[in-house]
Amino acid sequence: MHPRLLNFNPSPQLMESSKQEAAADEQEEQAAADFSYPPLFLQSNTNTNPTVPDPSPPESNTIGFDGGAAIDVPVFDLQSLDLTALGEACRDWGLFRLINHGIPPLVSVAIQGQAREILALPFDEKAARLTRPGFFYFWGTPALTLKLKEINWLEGIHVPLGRLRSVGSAADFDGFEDFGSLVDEYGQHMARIARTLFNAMAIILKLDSDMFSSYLCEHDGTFRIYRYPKCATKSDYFAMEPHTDSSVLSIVNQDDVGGLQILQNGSWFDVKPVAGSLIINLGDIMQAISDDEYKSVEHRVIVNRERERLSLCYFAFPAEDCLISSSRYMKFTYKEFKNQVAEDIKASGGKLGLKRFKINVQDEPSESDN
Ligand SMILES: O=C(O)CCC(=O)C(=O)O
Ligand SMILES: [Fe+2]
Repeated sequence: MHPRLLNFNPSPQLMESSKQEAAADEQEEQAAADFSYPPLFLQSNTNTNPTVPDPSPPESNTIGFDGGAAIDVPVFDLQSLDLTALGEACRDWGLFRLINHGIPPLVSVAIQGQAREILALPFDEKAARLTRPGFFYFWGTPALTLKLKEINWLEGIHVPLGRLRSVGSAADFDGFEDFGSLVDEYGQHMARIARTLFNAMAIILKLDSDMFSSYLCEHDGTFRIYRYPKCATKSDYFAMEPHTDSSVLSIVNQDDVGGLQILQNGSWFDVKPVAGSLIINLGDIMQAISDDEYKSVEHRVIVNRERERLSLCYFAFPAEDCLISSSRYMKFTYKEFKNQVAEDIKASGGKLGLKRFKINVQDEPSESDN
């Protein structure tokens, strides 16, 4: 140590002023702290509360904050779908960008604005208020009531759209009276887009006409608003861990922050936000319906140190009792699939998905085995 420091004897005034500085620092930190965050996330961003234990980080993942290389995904215009190119994108990517989708920009902006306000309410308040018949609050896991093995750095509002419609104004809550009708309006656009895209895919796949309706219940889809909090001190968490969706198809409307990645040929790539466009990804049910011709793409969301991210996501499913029948999978109803996914998450903290139903599963390497 430097000899001057060895002899250093701070004066009482100096000690007092450094105490004041420390108190000011703490105040600043508290002010920067966002008390709308679930306490665990708040701690990561401020480190002021040592009594809250660190969540255990994912076992073998040091994923870092940095994005991967960006990838240009295929782009489709909903007003003039090119069926040949669409079939190729579903087969080679399982994901594409959609433009000219007809959602009035003001509807998206209004939902995003209100969602930000709702999610910015103090944690306890929003958790207590978002238990209306139509809206449910969740954090730490996108599987709603099921605990994943690892914490996912997210929170959000879960809306079963069919239920929202049936409860009507009972879903309204103070200060956000038109939120329910906005979500309903957005949901109608989602249903229209999902139906248009699914019909196009069904034509390409030459599905029987009765499958057009039973394989997609677009008005009973699920809508989720995700807020991905900043994650200042931890780089070893996923905002949402790698997964495939259980849907027929999913529609993601992301803000300008970025963080969504897809697995393509064994590497992870950023799917950059492009204002006004939507990301469509195919889910497990579409892969089964297409007999593995189309792919349920593996994707994830990485955390961001400086900026929160907001995304509006819609998931379309078949009717619960709809029998999915194909040559590569055992016959299963959508309800059986859903229950099996829930059972697997309960037992192991993770989803096994389609593998559970595959005939001769050992012959087929999955993309994540690469
Ligand atoms: O927020 C996103 O961009 C993706 C969300 C997602 O993958 C999901 O909810 O399954
Ligand atoms: Fe997903």
